[in-house]
Amino acid sequence: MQIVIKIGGSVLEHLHSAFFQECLQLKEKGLTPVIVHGGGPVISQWMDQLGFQPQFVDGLRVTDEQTLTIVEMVLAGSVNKHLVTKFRQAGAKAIGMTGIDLGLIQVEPLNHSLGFVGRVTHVNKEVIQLILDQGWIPVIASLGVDHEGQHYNVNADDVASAIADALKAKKLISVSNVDGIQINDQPLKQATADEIEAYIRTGEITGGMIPKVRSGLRSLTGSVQEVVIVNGQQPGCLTDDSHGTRLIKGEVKSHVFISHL
Ligand SMILES: Nc1ncnc2c1ncn2[C@@H]1O[C@H](COP(=O)(O)OP(=O)(O)O)[C@@H](O)[C@H]1O
Ligand SMILES: CC(=O)N[C@@H](CCC(=O)OP(=O)(O)O)C(=O)O
Repeated sequence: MQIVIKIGGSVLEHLHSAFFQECLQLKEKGLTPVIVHGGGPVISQWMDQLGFQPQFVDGLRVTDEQTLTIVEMVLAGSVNKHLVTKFRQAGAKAIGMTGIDLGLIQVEPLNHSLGFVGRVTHVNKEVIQLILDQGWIPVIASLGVDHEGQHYNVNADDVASAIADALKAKKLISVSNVDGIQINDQPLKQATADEIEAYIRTGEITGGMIPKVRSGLRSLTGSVQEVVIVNGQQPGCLTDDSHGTRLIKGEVKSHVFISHL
């Protein structure tokens, strides 16, 4: 059984010291990790340094040609290789790639007003399967390619959920810098689609949390059984089921906070 672990740019530099070992320990539970990563804050830092102003709509970066070049340099060049090294230092046979390599992530434009931002239309899951068959761990940067060879910037949570869906993964864990969804400064233990849409409407879920929760819910409508948002700064975030916010399909008591359980 596969488990897709998405590592957010928000937490890249702050992952707890045993994080990469914990990823490998999942194999002992019969879960084979597939890693997807973003790097939003690093992209924004480089844009600032190069004199460009990052712009977002509902947590998605408006991506013109120059922005796309920076996104590719940061995700494929810098962040991907940083993570591959971390996994290798933990003893994993990690291989870095992007959604462009071997046409792994096929996309079409999400919305022309966002520029080169892709919506995933197809995942060439055979590519991932070949890597897993070697006993290697794929570390995938969130870029995609269309049928004409044009490259696109894709939100990393969208890539993770599309891969989880294509692989029929058991679980998707989105690793971020917060203890899951916070409402009134309290972490939610679980949240349904209806509750999440209401929190987005009232402005209690904003920014990068919007694509994260929406893509997570989307993969639950497929064959993924479990979607959890956890804080990568906390030891046990991958191995201990009590961490973070679990997204669920069905109805639950609303406003179930961790501290109230
Ligand atoms: N209700 C919420 N609960 C938790 N975080 C939220 C919420 N609304 C917005 N956020 C923001 O979403 C961020 C996580 O999304 P993002 O910055 O894209 O992270 P990542 O790089 O890990 O994908 C949090 O750091 C927080 O600032
Ligand atoms: C279209 C879009 O917004 N793409 C993201 C890709 C990186 C990403 O998703 O990074 P996080 O995981 O850190 O959020 C971006 O440009 O920031």
